Amino acid sequence: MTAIPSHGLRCFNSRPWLQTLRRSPSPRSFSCLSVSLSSSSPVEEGSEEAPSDATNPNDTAVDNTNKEKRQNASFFPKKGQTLELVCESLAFTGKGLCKVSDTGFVVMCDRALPGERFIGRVTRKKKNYAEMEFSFGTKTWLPGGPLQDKQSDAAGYALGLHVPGFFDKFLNINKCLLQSEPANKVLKAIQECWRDPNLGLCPYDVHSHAGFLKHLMLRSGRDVNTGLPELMVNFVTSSYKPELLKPLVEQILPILEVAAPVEQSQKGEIREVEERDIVGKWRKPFKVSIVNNVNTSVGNTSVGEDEYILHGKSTITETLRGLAFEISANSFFQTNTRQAEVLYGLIEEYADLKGDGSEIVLDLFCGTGTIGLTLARKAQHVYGYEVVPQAISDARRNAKLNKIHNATFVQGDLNKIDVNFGKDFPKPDIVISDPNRPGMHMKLIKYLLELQSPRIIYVSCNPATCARDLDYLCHGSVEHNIKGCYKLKRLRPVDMFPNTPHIECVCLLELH
Ligand SMILES: C[S@@+](CC[C@H](N)C(=O)[O-])C[C@H]1O[C@@H](n2cnc3c(N)ncnc32)[C@H](O)[C@@H]1O
Repeated sequence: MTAIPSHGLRCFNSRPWLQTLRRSPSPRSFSCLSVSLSSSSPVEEGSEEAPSDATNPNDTAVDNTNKEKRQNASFFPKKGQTLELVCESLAFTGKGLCKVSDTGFVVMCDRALPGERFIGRVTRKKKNYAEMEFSFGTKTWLPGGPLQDKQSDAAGYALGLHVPGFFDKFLNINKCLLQSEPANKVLKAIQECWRDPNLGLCPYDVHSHAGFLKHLMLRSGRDVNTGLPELMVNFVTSSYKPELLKPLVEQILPILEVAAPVEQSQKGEIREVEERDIVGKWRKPFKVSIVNNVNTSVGNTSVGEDEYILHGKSTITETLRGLAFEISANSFFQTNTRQAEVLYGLIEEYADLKGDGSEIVLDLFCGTGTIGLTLARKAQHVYGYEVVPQAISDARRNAKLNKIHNATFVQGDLNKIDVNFGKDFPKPDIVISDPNRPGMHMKLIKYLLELQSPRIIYVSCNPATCARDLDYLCHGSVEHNIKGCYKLKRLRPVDMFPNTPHIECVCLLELH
């Protein structure tokens, strides 16, 4: 049975402001909390993984009962279902960790407080979005509801962030405090013009799948030679219509021009700094890349099937731990460069390579090769694996750019590895695994347990899947027929996302 804390249950009605905020229709006569149901399972339904429940592992009787219930389909609440829930504690990001009263199934609820018992309705299964990325939407959303009811009214179009937990509601954003100044200038310039009916631009409607503009991605970097900022603007659209984007490009470029600075010549004359483009306008030597990724799918992803360059080049540059990295629009790169230095420094410390060039490093989920290339200076060879082809091209180019010849990068899906995986490289002395939020697939966990590399460094931006995967590697799982063989030696969080509830963790595991 789920324990109900004795310090009193607060009736949901005792917080009338919640009713106002949540506005969820009451399924019965009581007010109802709109529940976001979040399974911590990393993989899609129907795959090898089952959603984990967080019942107390010491409570065997409860565990057995729950196992039986789990085999019953009704154990997994459905969308729209009403549930009696008890909030037991606060979890990551401040959500309430609640349990369904009769089954113990774990549900994460926004704004539920420990000790509260309430009736909730399952409104969605939470999906992960890529953030810091702005989306175009047909309806601006305010906490009280949509700003405009008429879908066709351009004044109500939104360019901003998803309302947390909703794929089809958007908060209009004019300035983002996490973005650089040039990126905010671009955002402002686009906000000022894109709704102009004369431009014929329509946001993509996630329900009807009509419309053109899907996402706007802004990425800031730094020129390795001059140290000056670089900016990449990526318009993700549903089709290729460069003529529609041209007015936006023309709007962006002038705002990044600045008044010519002056300098004093040796003779004491004050003169303008000579930095002119072909039409004679002075430009700050500030590189801007504007690209268009065309994504024809109905999904919410911002990765394009085809990419077109509208201005400048297809990559921006960033420097990390003394190495230069060229990054394409579709490749992952850490969003916080200053803290990425700290993160990679910590990985290097945990890796503790001898430095005699004798050790093999396997860099799983390598992205543009950042971690592997940082370690390559002390290793015999680095092997990197990554699913995004552009990221692999970037990693290979970055190895050349930094004159690193002992690194091999291979494109492949680590969720789909088979028995041949690992035959192309020698047994690694150390494995780095840096998956995205869903964590590692059971196939990869099984591979690592069989491989028995002496050390694994697990880097994670999602404490829930990090804890799950570490548990598999250290303690195994009867359900998955795996035996753990690692011990967690060190773990340190790094604040990669200041002013947000997100956290990155670096974990060192050693063989027993
Ligand atoms: C958190 S990022 C880490 C990238 C890199 N280690 C870094 O620090 O820049 C995770 C990376 O895993 C890649 N990825 C996601 N799913 C994958 C899969 N199934 N197989 C291989 N790579 C995957 C993503 O494209 C992304 O580059």
